[in-house]
Amino acid sequence: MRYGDKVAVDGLSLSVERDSITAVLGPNGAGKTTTLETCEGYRAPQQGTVRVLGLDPRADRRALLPRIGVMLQDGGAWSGVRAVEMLRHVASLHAHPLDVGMLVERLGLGECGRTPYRRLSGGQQQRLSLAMAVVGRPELVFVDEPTAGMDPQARRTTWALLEELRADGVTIVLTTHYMDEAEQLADQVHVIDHGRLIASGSPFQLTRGTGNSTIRLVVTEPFPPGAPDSLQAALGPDTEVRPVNEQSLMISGPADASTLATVSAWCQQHGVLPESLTLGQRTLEDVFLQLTGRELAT
Ligand SMILES: Nc1ncnc2c1ncn2[C@@H]1O[C@H](COP(=O)(O)OP(=O)(O)OP(=O)(O)O)[C@@H](O)[C@H]1O
Repeated sequence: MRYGDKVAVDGLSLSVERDSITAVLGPNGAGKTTTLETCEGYRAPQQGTVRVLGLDPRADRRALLPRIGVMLQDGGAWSGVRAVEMLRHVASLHAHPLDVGMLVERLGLGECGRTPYRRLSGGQQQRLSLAMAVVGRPELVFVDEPTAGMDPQARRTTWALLEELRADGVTIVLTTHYMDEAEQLADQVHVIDHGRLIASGSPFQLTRGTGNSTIRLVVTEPFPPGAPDSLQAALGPDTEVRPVNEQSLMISGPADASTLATVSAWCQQHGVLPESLTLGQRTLEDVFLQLTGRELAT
């Protein structure tokens, strides 16, 4: 998919299992929204093929629409309509909607039910949009950045609802640039960057499947020139050293006593004072950093 000369989605190939939560994870501008909009039928693919529940999202739109739910990034409700009225209206368009009162309760929208959409906070608008996407009991829901701008409690509420929907047999495809969201929720993660797929797997496969761990070294002053290469040479080929920023490095590989001893000795030899040396399982953030050399910062 291109916008003028800009390639937004570049030969992306991925599939989604039924009854699962799939996260399309990537930084801003990676092509997540374009991918979702193509699956939702809002954009025609300029090349390639999209099938949703076995149907063509554009040619079979009428057949598909009652079976899918879409949560748009910018809401999708009329600005003057009260939150609960909007949800009741959307529910009335479906043959077998979920109970509106239950959804309002589940998503903590009770207190703002009579508030016009435009006066809701960003997080409340997000939760209403999610409710609108799922109230029709879709088989498949596309949710674009479901918890962007939400406070921690609203995020947990939203995650819990998405997990309940999956347990009820709803297939969920979500985009996110929050690693913790993907790790917490997703059965399958597709990591994309610059419109390309750079890794796929369960969070477990992506973070722990290799058996490797991660050591993060943060130092009190910027590293001397050439530090990553020199530490890499000291550690040998079984580990991979990646600069994170001028005072932080990530080391992937066997996190054993010998690696830690080598890192400490290297710090001593180079007059570098560690501020922290943390050992842990790889996170999706580490995976992204390892694959791209960049942090998945938002
Ligand atoms: N309508 C448009 N016209 C021109 N360029 C666009 C348009 N929509 C998206 N782009 C560009 O295409 C690329 C992919 O955008 P897209 O919105 O799909 O990414 P994203 O991963 O969803 O990003 P975000 O997390 O910021 O929503 C970006 O470089 C973006 O600037």
